[in-house]
Amino acid sequence: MNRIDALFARLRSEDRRALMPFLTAGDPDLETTSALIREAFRRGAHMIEVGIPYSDPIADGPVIAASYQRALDRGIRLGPIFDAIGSLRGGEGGPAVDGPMVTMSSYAIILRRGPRRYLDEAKAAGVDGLIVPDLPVEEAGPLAELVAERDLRLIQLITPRTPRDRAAAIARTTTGFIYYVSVAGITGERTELPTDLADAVGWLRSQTDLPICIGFGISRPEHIRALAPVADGLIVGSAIVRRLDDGDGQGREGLVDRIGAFIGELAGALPS
Ligand SMILES: O=P(O)(O)OC[C@@H](O)[C@@H](O)c1c[nH]c2ccccc12
Repeated sequence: MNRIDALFARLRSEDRRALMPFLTAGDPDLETTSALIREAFRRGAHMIEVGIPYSDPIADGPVIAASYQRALDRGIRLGPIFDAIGSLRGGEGGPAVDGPMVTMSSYAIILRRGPRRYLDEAKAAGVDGLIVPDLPVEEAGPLAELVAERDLRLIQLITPRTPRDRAAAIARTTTGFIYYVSVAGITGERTELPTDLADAVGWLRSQTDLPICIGFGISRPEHIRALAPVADGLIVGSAIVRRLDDGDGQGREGLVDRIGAFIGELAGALPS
Protein backbone atom coordinates (compact mmCIF):
# COMPACT_ATOMS: atom_id res chain seq x y z
CA MET A 1 0.00 0.00 0.00
CA ASN A 2 1.23 3.50 -0.76
CA ARG A 3 2.56 5.07 2.45
CA ILE A 4 0.32 8.14 2.12
CA ASP A 5 -2.85 6.06 1.86
CA ALA A 6 -1.71 3.85 4.72
CA LEU A 7 -1.00 6.87 6.92
CA PHE A 8 -4.40 8.47 6.40
CA ALA A 9 -6.23 5.18 6.78
CA ARG A 10 -4.56 4.73 10.15
CA LEU A 11 -5.00 8.34 11.32
CA ARG A 12 -8.66 8.36 10.29
CA SER A 13 -9.38 5.19 12.19
CA GLU A 14 -7.84 6.87 15.24
CA ASP A 15 -9.54 10.24 14.55
CA ARG A 16 -6.16 11.94 14.42
CA ARG A 17 -4.55 14.51 12.14
CA ALA A 18 -1.27 14.59 10.24
CA LEU A 19 1.47 17.18 10.56
CA MET A 20 3.48 17.72 7.37
CA PRO A 21 6.54 19.94 7.70
CA PHE A 22 8.04 21.33 4.51
CA LEU A 23 11.83 21.34 4.19
CA THR A 24 13.94 22.71 1.36
CA ALA A 25 16.25 20.03 0.01
CA GLY A 26 19.83 21.21 0.37
CA ASP A 27 19.40 24.19 2.70
CA PRO A 28 21.88 24.52 4.34
CA ASP A 29 23.12 21.23 2.82
CA LEU A 30 21.71 17.82 1.99
CA GLU A 31 23.24 16.13 5.00
CA THR A 32 21.37 18.55 7.24
CA THR A 33 18.17 18.02 5.25
CA SER A 34 18.47 14.27 5.92
CA ALA A 35 19.14 14.86 9.61
CA LEU A 36 16.14 17.22 9.76
CA ILE A 37 13.84 14.69 8.10
CA ARG A 38 14.85 12.06 10.65
CA GLU A 39 14.43 14.51 13.50
CA ALA A 40 11.05 15.73 12.22
CA PHE A 41 9.64 12.20 12.23
CA ARG A 42 11.18 11.57 15.66
CA ARG A 43 9.44 14.69 16.99
CA GLY A 44 6.00 13.69 15.78
CA ALA A 45 5.74 14.74 12.12
CA HIS A 46 3.72 12.25 10.04
CA MET A 47 4.82 13.10 6.53
CA ILE A 48 7.48 15.34 4.95
CA GLU A 49 7.20 17.67 1.99
CA VAL A 50 10.61 17.95 0.36
CA GLY A 51 10.97 21.16 -1.64
CA ILE A 52 13.04 20.87 -4.81
CA PRO A 53 14.82 24.23 -5.17
CA TYR A 54 13.88 26.20 -8.25
CA SER A 55 15.03 29.59 -9.43
CA ASP A 56 11.60 30.89 -10.52
CA PRO A 57 9.38 30.45 -7.48
CA ILE A 58 5.72 29.79 -8.21
CA ALA A 59 3.66 30.56 -5.14
CA ASP A 60 6.70 30.63 -2.89
CA GLY A 61 6.95 33.61 -0.61
CA PRO A 62 10.23 35.34 0.23
CA VAL A 63 11.30 32.93 2.98
CA ILE A 64 11.06 29.86 0.76
CA ALA A 65 12.41 31.65 -2.30
CA ALA A 66 15.50 32.69 -0.30
CA SER A 67 15.93 29.16 1.01
CA TYR A 68 15.74 27.77 -2.55
CA GLN A 69 18.32 30.32 -3.61
CA ARG A 70 20.74 29.31 -0.83
CA ALA A 71 20.46 25.69 -1.91
CA LEU A 72 20.91 26.60 -5.59
CA ASP A 73 23.93 28.76 -4.76
CA ARG A 74 25.51 25.70 -3.22
CA GLY A 75 24.92 23.76 -6.42
CA ILE A 76 22.06 21.50 -5.31
CA ARG A 77 21.07 18.91 -7.97
CA LEU A 78 18.10 16.63 -8.34
CA GLY A 79 20.12 13.38 -8.47
CA PRO A 80 21.73 13.87 -5.06
CA ILE A 81 18.36 14.85 -3.57
CA PHE A 82 16.88 11.51 -4.63
CA ASP A 83 20.04 9.78 -3.38
CA ALA A 84 19.59 11.42 0.04
CA ILE A 85 15.96 10.29 0.23
CA GLY A 86 16.97 6.79 -0.86
CA SER A 87 19.64 6.68 1.86
CA LEU A 88 17.03 7.52 4.51
CA ARG A 89 14.84 4.68 3.24
CA GLY A 90 17.88 2.40 3.23
CA GLY A 91 18.63 3.18 6.85
CA GLU A 92 21.92 4.97 6.32
CA GLY A 93 22.80 7.11 9.34
CA GLY A 94 20.08 5.66 11.57
CA PRO A 95 16.99 3.47 11.46
CA ALA A 96 15.25 3.29 8.08
CA VAL A 97 12.77 6.14 7.67
CA ASP A 98 9.34 4.75 6.79
CA GLY A 99 7.01 7.77 6.96
CA PRO A 100 5.60 9.21 3.73
CA MET A 101 7.69 11.73 1.80
CA VAL A 102 6.45 13.83 -1.11
CA THR A 103 8.38 16.12 -3.40
CA MET A 104 7.20 19.66 -4.10
CA SER A 105 8.51 20.76 -7.44
CA SER A 106 7.71 22.98 -10.34
CA TYR A 107 6.46 21.16 -13.42
CA ALA A 108 9.43 22.73 -15.23
CA ILE A 109 11.80 20.58 -13.16
CA ILE A 110 9.85 17.44 -14.01
CA LEU A 111 9.80 18.31 -17.71
CA ARG A 112 13.51 19.09 -17.72
CA ARG A 113 14.29 15.70 -16.18
CA GLY A 114 11.73 13.95 -18.35
CA PRO A 115 8.55 12.95 -16.51
CA ARG A 116 9.25 9.19 -16.72
CA ARG A 117 12.78 9.57 -15.46
CA TYR A 118 11.73 11.92 -12.65
CA LEU A 119 9.06 9.50 -11.51
CA ASP A 120 11.28 6.42 -11.81
CA GLU A 121 13.99 8.07 -9.76
CA ALA A 122 11.51 9.33 -7.19
CA LYS A 123 9.94 5.90 -6.89
CA ALA A 124 13.31 4.16 -6.60
CA ALA A 125 14.30 6.59 -3.84
CA GLY A 126 11.16 5.81 -1.85
CA VAL A 127 9.17 8.96 -2.60
CA ASP A 128 5.42 8.41 -2.19
CA GLY A 129 3.85 11.33 -3.99
CA LEU A 130 4.32 14.61 -5.81
CA ILE A 131 3.02 18.12 -5.40
CA VAL A 132 3.29 20.08 -8.65
CA PRO A 133 1.73 23.47 -7.93
CA ASP A 134 1.99 24.85 -11.47
CA LEU A 135 0.40 21.84 -13.18
CA PRO A 136 -3.08 22.88 -14.33
CA VAL A 137 -5.74 20.21 -13.89
CA GLU A 138 -6.43 20.32 -17.65
CA GLU A 139 -2.85 19.19 -18.26
CA ALA A 140 -2.60 16.75 -15.38
CA GLY A 141 -3.99 13.66 -17.16
CA PRO A 142 -0.82 12.28 -18.77
CA LEU A 143 1.31 12.87 -15.68
CA ALA A 144 -1.41 11.42 -13.45
CA GLU A 145 -1.29 8.25 -15.53
CA LEU A 146 2.47 7.88 -15.22
CA VAL A 147 2.20 8.59 -11.50
CA ALA A 148 -0.52 5.95 -11.04
CA GLU A 149 1.45 3.33 -12.98
CA ARG A 150 4.15 3.65 -10.32
CA ASP A 151 1.74 3.62 -7.40
CA LEU A 152 2.74 7.20 -6.59
CA ARG A 153 0.21 9.89 -5.65
CA LEU A 154 -0.43 13.22 -7.41
CA ILE A 155 -1.45 15.80 -4.86
CA GLN A 156 -3.17 18.82 -6.40
CA LEU A 157 -3.93 22.22 -4.93
CA ILE A 158 -7.24 23.95 -4.47
CA THR A 159 -7.28 27.58 -3.37
CA PRO A 160 -10.07 29.85 -2.08
CA ARG A 161 -10.18 31.34 -5.59
CA THR A 162 -10.60 28.02 -7.41
CA PRO A 163 -14.10 28.01 -8.95
CA ARG A 164 -16.26 25.17 -7.66
CA ASP A 165 -16.52 23.24 -10.92
CA ARG A 166 -12.78 23.36 -11.26
CA ALA A 167 -12.28 22.35 -7.62
CA ALA A 168 -14.56 19.37 -8.21
CA ALA A 169 -12.49 18.38 -11.27
CA ILE A 170 -9.29 18.67 -9.24
CA ALA A 171 -10.79 16.55 -6.48
CA ARG A 172 -11.64 13.85 -9.04
CA THR A 173 -8.11 13.62 -10.48
CA THR A 174 -6.12 14.05 -7.26
CA THR A 175 -4.76 11.06 -5.39
CA GLY A 176 -3.28 10.74 -1.91
CA PHE A 177 -4.72 13.92 -0.44
CA ILE A 178 -5.90 17.36 -1.49
CA TYR A 179 -3.73 20.35 -0.64
CA TYR A 180 -6.15 23.08 0.37
CA VAL A 181 -4.47 26.49 0.27
CA SER A 182 -5.79 28.50 3.22
CA VAL A 183 -5.32 31.92 1.68
CA ALA A 184 -4.99 33.15 -1.87
CA GLY A 185 -1.48 34.45 -2.45
CA ILE A 186 1.98 33.23 -1.62
CA THR A 187 3.43 31.02 1.09
CA GLY A 188 4.47 32.69 4.31
CA GLU A 189 3.70 32.92 8.00
CA ARG A 190 0.54 34.73 8.97
CA THR A 191 -0.76 35.76 12.34
CA GLU A 192 -4.45 35.38 11.50
CA LEU A 193 -5.92 32.66 9.34
CA PRO A 194 -9.21 33.11 7.46
CA THR A 195 -12.32 32.40 9.50
CA ASP A 196 -14.29 30.85 6.64
CA LEU A 197 -11.89 27.94 6.16
CA ALA A 198 -14.24 25.47 7.83
CA ASP A 199 -17.01 26.27 5.31
CA ALA A 200 -14.70 25.95 2.30
CA VAL A 201 -13.30 22.64 3.49
CA GLY A 202 -16.78 21.45 4.41
CA TRP A 203 -17.95 22.01 0.83
CA LEU A 204 -14.90 20.19 -0.51
CA ARG A 205 -15.70 17.22 1.72
CA SER A 206 -19.07 16.95 0.01
CA GLN A 207 -17.18 16.40 -3.26
CA THR A 208 -14.54 13.89 -2.21
CA ASP A 209 -13.51 11.28 0.34
CA LEU A 210 -9.85 12.17 -0.08
CA PRO A 211 -8.03 13.49 2.98
CA ILE A 212 -7.75 17.28 2.92
CA CYS A 213 -4.60 18.94 4.23
CA ILE A 214 -4.42 22.68 4.78
CA GLY A 215 -1.31 24.75 4.13
CA PHE A 216 -0.17 28.39 3.75
CA GLY A 217 0.28 30.66 6.73
CA ILE A 218 0.20 27.99 9.42
CA SER A 219 3.04 28.87 11.73
CA ARG A 220 2.03 28.52 15.38
CA PRO A 221 0.73 25.81 17.69
CA GLU A 222 -2.52 27.78 18.10
CA HIS A 223 -3.09 27.62 14.33
CA ILE A 224 -2.74 23.85 14.53
CA ARG A 225 -5.21 23.70 17.41
CA ALA A 226 -7.69 25.88 15.54
CA LEU A 227 -7.52 24.01 12.21
CA ALA A 228 -7.16 20.42 13.39
CA PRO A 229 -10.93 19.97 13.74
CA VAL A 230 -11.54 20.74 10.04
CA ALA A 231 -8.47 19.19 8.38
CA ASP A 232 -6.95 15.74 7.94
CA GLY A 233 -3.52 17.27 7.95
CA LEU A 234 -1.68 20.55 8.42
CA ILE A 235 1.29 21.74 6.40
CA VAL A 236 3.92 24.11 7.80
CA GLY A 237 6.59 25.57 5.51
CA SER A 238 7.88 29.08 6.03
CA ALA A 239 7.83 29.00 9.83
CA ILE A 240 10.24 26.06 9.69
CA VAL A 241 12.29 27.21 6.72
CA ARG A 242 12.85 30.62 8.34
CA ARG A 243 14.61 28.78 11.14
CA LEU A 244 17.04 27.21 8.67
CA ASP A 245 18.58 30.62 8.26
CA ASP A 246 18.70 31.90 11.80
CA GLY A 247 22.42 31.22 12.10
CA ASP A 248 22.59 30.97 15.86
CA GLY A 249 26.23 29.97 15.66
CA GLN A 250 25.54 26.51 17.06
CA GLY A 251 26.25 24.81 13.75
CA ARG A 252 24.27 21.92 12.35
CA GLU A 253 23.61 20.18 15.65
CA GLY A 254 22.02 23.32 17.06
CA LEU A 255 19.94 23.81 13.94
CA VAL A 256 18.55 20.28 13.92
CA ASP A 257 17.75 20.45 17.65
CA ARG A 258 16.12 23.85 17.38
CA ILE A 259 13.96 22.98 14.40
CA GLY A 260 13.19 19.59 15.91
CA ALA A 261 11.96 21.30 19.06
CA PHE A 262 9.72 23.61 17.02
CA ILE A 263 8.24 20.69 15.09
CA GLY A 264 7.70 18.96 18.44
CA GLU A 265 5.74 21.99 19.65
CA LEU A 266 3.57 21.92 16.53
CA ALA A 267 2.99 18.17 16.85
CA GLY A 268 2.15 18.67 20.51
CA ALA A 269 -0.71 20.97 19.49
CA LEU A 270 -2.45 18.20 17.54
CA PRO A 271 -5.34 16.69 19.45
CA SER A 272 -4.33 13.22 20.62
O1 LIG B 1 5.11 28.41 3.92
P1 LIG B 1 3.74 28.17 4.42
O2 LIG B 1 2.93 29.41 4.38
O3 LIG B 1 3.77 27.45 5.73
O4 LIG B 1 3.00 27.18 3.36
C1 LIG B 1 3.47 25.82 3.08
C2 LIG B 1 4.29 25.85 1.85
O5 LIG B 1 5.45 26.59 2.12
C3 LIG B 1 4.72 24.59 1.12
O6 LIG B 1 3.74 23.64 1.04
C4 LIG B 1 5.15 25.10 -0.24
C5 LIG B 1 6.37 25.56 -0.55
N1 LIG B 1 6.43 26.06 -1.81
C6 LIG B 1 5.19 25.94 -2.35
C7 LIG B 1 4.71 26.33 -3.59
C8 LIG B 1 3.38 26.13 -3.88
C9 LIG B 1 2.55 25.51 -2.98
C10 LIG B 1 3.03 25.11 -1.71
C11 LIG B 1 4.35 25.34 -1.39
